[in-house]
Amino acid sequence: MLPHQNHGKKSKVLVFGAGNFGSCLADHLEDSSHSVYMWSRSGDQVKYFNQYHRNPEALQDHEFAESITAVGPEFPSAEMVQSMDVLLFAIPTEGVRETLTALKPTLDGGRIPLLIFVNKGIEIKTRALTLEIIADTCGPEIAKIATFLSGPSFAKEIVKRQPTSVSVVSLSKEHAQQASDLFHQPWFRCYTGDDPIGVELAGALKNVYAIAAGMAAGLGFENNTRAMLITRSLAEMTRVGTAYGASPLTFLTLAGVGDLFLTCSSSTSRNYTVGYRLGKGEQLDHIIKTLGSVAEGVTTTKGMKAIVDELGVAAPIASGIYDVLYEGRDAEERANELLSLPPMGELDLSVESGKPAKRLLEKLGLQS
Ligand SMILES: NC(=O)c1ccc[n+]([C@@H]2O[C@H](COP(=O)([O-])OP(=O)(O)OC[C@H]3O[C@@H](n4cnc5c(N)ncnc54)[C@H](O)[C@@H]3O)[C@@H](O)[C@H]2O)c1
Ligand SMILES: O=P(O)(O)OC[C@H](O)CO
Repeated sequence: MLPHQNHGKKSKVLVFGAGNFGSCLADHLEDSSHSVYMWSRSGDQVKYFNQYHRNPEALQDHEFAESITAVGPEFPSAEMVQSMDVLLFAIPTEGVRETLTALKPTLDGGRIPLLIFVNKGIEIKTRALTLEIIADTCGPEIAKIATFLSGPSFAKEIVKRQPTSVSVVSLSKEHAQQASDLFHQPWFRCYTGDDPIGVELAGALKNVYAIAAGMAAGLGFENNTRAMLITRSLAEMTRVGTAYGASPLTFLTLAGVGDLFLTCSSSTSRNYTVGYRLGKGEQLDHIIKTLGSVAEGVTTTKGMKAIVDELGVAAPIASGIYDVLYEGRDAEERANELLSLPPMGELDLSVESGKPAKRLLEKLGLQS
């Protein structure tokens, strides 16, 4: 294990979401001597956490520091929110709009804390990225300074202080740097950047490809096939992202290929596990009910399909996953169809106009 290191200013942090990643990051930040509060919608979970310093719903083997305080189930008050330096959101994408709508009145007229988002998904109903959800609920000025942390980062390994590196991005370089400084530890390194659209798309899309990789393993395909699938998934996510208006280089970062590689090659990934169990013949409803935590790829597949159809981009792997999850197609049959497609040019990148990103940047009042 690497040595503990305190780095920079000590902050007061409120984490929204007390699941695997929220409690993991609460633990990580407490270890850097920040003052950490964690909000949960479950009164029972709050009581249990504060009494036993264990999370009954996630990372059950881990003992948390006594100084982390769980709060809830009531939504944090304006007074509490205003006393924070940092608000960290570790809730599934489908819950972000609701949470930010409740939060907005507590921010009005006050100082805006540093906002950090770690969810990886696309909202089903609107196909929105989180950047757009923030603009819709809190306004473009807040969206422009929001920060996003993404990359190969299993909560289960971070609590064991396994060396981990992630991308931390924002449209505001200064805010990306602040978020990076907050998390910095010798075992946890942050690489900053300014393509939140690309980073968000990469984090969301890799979940769909992790389902594909798990499904391939469940169907009995071995290493050669997985390597092919990861490589073609990288090409596909880059094609979709470029057509959306993101930088193609973002897909070569930790948030892109780094996270894709991680989740497509490990059964620790919930998305991989969903795919594996589908490949073994289990029903999706049953898998979701028994998984115990969120697999964002399941909902993101719907949003991604809509985006891909709108852009007219070739995304055969993601379309195959959509057919199995939502069109009742047999996994093995659909996999064999994919394998019999004629190969396309290996580095075919779309030269589409990047309209969705332009629309979003216009909403934020920025020239694209
Ligand atoms: N677990 C990981 O290793 C990991 C790593 C990186 C990123 N992420 C991302 O972080 C996000 C959260 O993942 P997780 O693993 O913590 O999931 P989880 O299922 O373990 O926990 C989710 C938490 O959010 C809460 N929640 C759900 N809906 C909510 C809503 N509408 N309002 C408020 N709270 C709500 C749940 O009660 C729970 O406390 C996901 O987008 C995931 O992709 C997870
Ligand atoms: O367990 P998964 O599939 O949600 O993956 C968790 C993280 O996104 C890994 O970086």
